[in-house]
Amino acid sequence: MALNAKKQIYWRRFIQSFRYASRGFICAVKQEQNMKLHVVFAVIVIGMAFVLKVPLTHWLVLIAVIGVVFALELINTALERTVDLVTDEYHPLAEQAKDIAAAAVFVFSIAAVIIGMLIFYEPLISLFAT
Ligand SMILES: Nc1ncnc2c1ncn2[C@@H]1O[C@H](COP(=O)(O)OP(=O)(O)OP(=O)(O)O)[C@@H](O)[C@H]1O
Repeated sequence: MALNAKKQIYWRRFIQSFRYASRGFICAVKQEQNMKLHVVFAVIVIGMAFVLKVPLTHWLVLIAVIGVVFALELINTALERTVDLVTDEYHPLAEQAKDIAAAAVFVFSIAAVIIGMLIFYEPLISLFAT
């Protein structure tokens, strides 16, 4: 196969997987209450970072934290769907699988709140002190 044709197939696959991933993200935001909340919090946090002019290193931490929260919620949602596909009846393992996946989001969300407080504490204090 010609090199150009190979490159075309590679790019088509890349664009296709990007389209599938975007579809998954939009589906999760539309159907999951928690995902909507994460988006709202992310917008608030990004807005605060702009207004309070946090340094670049803090921007990097905030972006990483927002990314991980989104990724964990997406994985949690995918796991919920998979469990529902396997069984719609009560099963202790289904219960544990869903509870543990939800706990992963919860644990990191607590860490995210603490990181947010540590980053915004000083700039907020100086904003209100002026
Ligand atoms: N098949 C099942 N067997 C046993 N327990 C289940 C089962 N499905 C759900 N559960 C229990 O109910 C809880 C809520 O499950 P559900 O699928 O409604 O998720 P959720 O957290 O409400 O997510 P969402 O409403 O965002 O889809 C789970 O964490 C689990 O404890």
